Amino acid sequence: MTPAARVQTAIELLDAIIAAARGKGAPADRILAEWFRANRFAGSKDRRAIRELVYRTIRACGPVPASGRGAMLRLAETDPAIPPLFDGSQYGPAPIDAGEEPAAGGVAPDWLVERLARSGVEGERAEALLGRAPLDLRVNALKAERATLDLPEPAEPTAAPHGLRVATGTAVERWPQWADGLIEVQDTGSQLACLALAAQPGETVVDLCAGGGGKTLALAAAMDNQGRLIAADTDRNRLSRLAPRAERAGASLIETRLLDPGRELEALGDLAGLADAVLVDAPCSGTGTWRRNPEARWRLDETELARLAQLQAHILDLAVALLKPGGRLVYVTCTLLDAEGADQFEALLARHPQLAAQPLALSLGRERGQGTRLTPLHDGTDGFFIACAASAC
Ligand SMILES: C[S@@+](CC[C@H](N)C(=O)[O-])C[C@H]1O[C@@H](n2cnc3c(N)ncnc32)[C@H](O)[C@@H]1O
Repeated sequence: MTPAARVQTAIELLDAIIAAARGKGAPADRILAEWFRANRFAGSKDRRAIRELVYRTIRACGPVPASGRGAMLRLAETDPAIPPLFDGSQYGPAPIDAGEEPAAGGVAPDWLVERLARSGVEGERAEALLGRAPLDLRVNALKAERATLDLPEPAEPTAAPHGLRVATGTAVERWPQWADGLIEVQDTGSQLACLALAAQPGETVVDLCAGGGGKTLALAAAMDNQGRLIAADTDRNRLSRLAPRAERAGASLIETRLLDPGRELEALGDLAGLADAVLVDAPCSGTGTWRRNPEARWRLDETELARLAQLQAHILDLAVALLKPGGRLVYVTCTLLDAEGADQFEALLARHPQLAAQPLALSLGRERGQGTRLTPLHDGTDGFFIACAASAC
């Protein structure tokens, strides 16, 4: 493909991504993957260049752009290599009209920029939400040790005790160490969130929003495969990804429970009042993961945010029902909005006077409300709010 044809293709893909964001359709990654599958004439260099163009353009636009072309014109303002490619060639974009307006730049839609600012995230702290994410690994302590693990490419230790950082884009899934379950891909912030639970061998631990089990596997390693570890989620698809991952990791103690939304306790009733520790890695707006999903900024609105906050409170109340006297609960969200973090945790403590906030001794992060916040700018991790509460004995 010519460079101009790549730009035109990126514009068309951006149109599809914008429409999907407005209609809560497929995420950008899936739209790209489907296009690449259906258009085999695009070779690997074309695919890489188109993907890069699409993501750079998404990052360059704050509010949802009106069109892919307007979005690309925004990127063209900062990259002098792009305007000459609007050359009217056979597969390239039409020349730029004198009066054509580029889409607006910025960090996010205005309402969201304002919500972030109210949560203490503005200026370079906000801009860093759109930086490039590093590629972090967790060494699986059930099978290997960070100090002695041999990997095909250089890896630097991170602030998490089992964490390593490798060059972004490294195809670690092709490494034998990945296939053999010696390593997992996991952001350092996620690793620290698991450590906050301080899960011990022999305990009964519930991962209440386990999803595909990223954090469950870290908990299994912390528990050295001893005790009970229950991975629960309402999403059958996500939960079904856990079994093969657990097998690869040698994590043999995990039980899974599929939950019915709104009737979760039906599948968890036998655990009520019995859990030593519950991890609530709640569904959230994901503002802390924009580095990986920058178009998520365009999917969020006030109604969705309010729905998420309500769901988080509901799941936290479920977690409290599972705790035994003296048990502990860790609340994690990968967002920097206080409504889903510090304020949500504050409200939990107010609803349940038997709970008391516990200090966290994490190797990264800064205090936010009664918890800890990790940010891409200060910590080099995804953005997280993490807080721990213990129930009275
Ligand atoms: C942030 S994701 C969890 C990610 C996962 N812990 C990991 O580390 O990969 C939040 C999860 O909460 C789940 N969820 C949504 N509503 C729920 C509910 N009512 N009870 C339990 N889980 C729920 C979603 O299906 C989603 O998998």
